[in-house]
Amino acid sequence: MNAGDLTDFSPGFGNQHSSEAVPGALPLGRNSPQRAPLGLYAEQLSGSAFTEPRATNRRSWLYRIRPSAAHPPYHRVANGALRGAPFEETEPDPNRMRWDPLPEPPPGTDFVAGLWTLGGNGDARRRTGMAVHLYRANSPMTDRVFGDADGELLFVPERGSVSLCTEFGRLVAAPGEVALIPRGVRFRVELPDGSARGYLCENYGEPLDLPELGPIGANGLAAARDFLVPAAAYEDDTGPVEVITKFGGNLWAATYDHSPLDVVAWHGNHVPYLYDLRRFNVLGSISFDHPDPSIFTVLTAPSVDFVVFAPRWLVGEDTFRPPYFHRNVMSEYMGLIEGAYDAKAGGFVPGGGSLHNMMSAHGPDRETFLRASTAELKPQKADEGLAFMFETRWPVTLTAQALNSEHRQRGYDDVWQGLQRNFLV
Ligand SMILES: O=C(O)Cc1cc(O)ccc1O
Ligand SMILES: [Fe+2]
Repeated sequence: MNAGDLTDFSPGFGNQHSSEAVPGALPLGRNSPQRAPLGLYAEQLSGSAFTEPRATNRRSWLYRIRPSAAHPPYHRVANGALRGAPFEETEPDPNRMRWDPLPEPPPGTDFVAGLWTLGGNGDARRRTGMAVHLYRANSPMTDRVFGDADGELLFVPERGSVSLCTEFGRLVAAPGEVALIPRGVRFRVELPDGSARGYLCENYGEPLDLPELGPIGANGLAAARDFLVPAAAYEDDTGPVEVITKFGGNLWAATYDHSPLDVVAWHGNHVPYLYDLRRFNVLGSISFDHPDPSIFTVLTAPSVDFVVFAPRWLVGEDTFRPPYFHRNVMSEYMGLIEGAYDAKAGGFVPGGGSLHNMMSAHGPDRETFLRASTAELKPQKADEGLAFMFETRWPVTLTAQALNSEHRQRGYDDVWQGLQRNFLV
């Protein structure tokens, strides 16, 4: 999406935004007039408790052609390869894991049909924890719309753009950009490139926010003004639409006699947004040592952080420049959007992923260790790829399909074999 053209967007993270697709559709000075303008129905969508402190209070007001309440009962539909928290299909596993990309889906797979869950933690019913999903689709969603009551969804496209037609308007996210759909917001995924593939972080807990900057100062990392919120756009007279909702980990569907993407105007701060990772202002060491990757945090929440490894200069003196060996209390799922990652010489490929659970020992593979321990330390541009991490405070328990899948690399441990005893004593 051309993020340079702001006319179709309202910029700013956490702002109170407003938009109307038809002039006069947004009531002025009140949210719920006796009769909303243009014969629309007023509806509030809350993303936090009513009494939440102002700084974290989230809600939007939607002015729609028909109220969301006008629908028949939901009934359970098949979950396919989608799973929800609590994750109890396998035992929490201390082993380091890595996967190749998912196999191509059969023709006619839309976004919902192609969802595949790797694992997660917490409990959707208690609004805590997160899940790692992968999506792959080769068919647009037609006559159906999706919404997730369990949490917000962070899209990390890896191949092909996704056009997210939401209740708030349309966002197109290409590889290198990320898009967020808040809890409960309905959307349809269309595929401008014919097919798409990527990663999806589902956050059951409090919503993702910008990190504090502390001594960094007023600027740096992701800038609030680079987050783009769509302009209102609505559809009318569509005929029946199947609305699929993810609730308590399962999929439910109801056939509405109209599209729920019929919002003509809205205002509020519980809104979808788009962010171009190339806008991330990467900070790092200009003296020595490899900084902890928290310096690359784009968005943070109690259940999960989203971290990007974007192109940057490495200038550390007397420093082992790639990620160091480590064992963390946090658990790390990593994916690759393009190119290569500086801690891994091979095996970690775009569309694939790795999981280093709580306290699992990992870091540079053998080849990377040997190369970086002897490299000449001149200023070096690390621009061979774009990687990211979903970092969570609880271990990630795998789904059975992720543990048993053909595309899980059974020999991953070998990348740390052959690290010699170099002890000089
Ligand atoms: O590659 C990883 O494992 C992620 C990571 C990166 C880094 O720069 C420092 C620590 C860390 O966990
Ligand atoms: Fe790590």
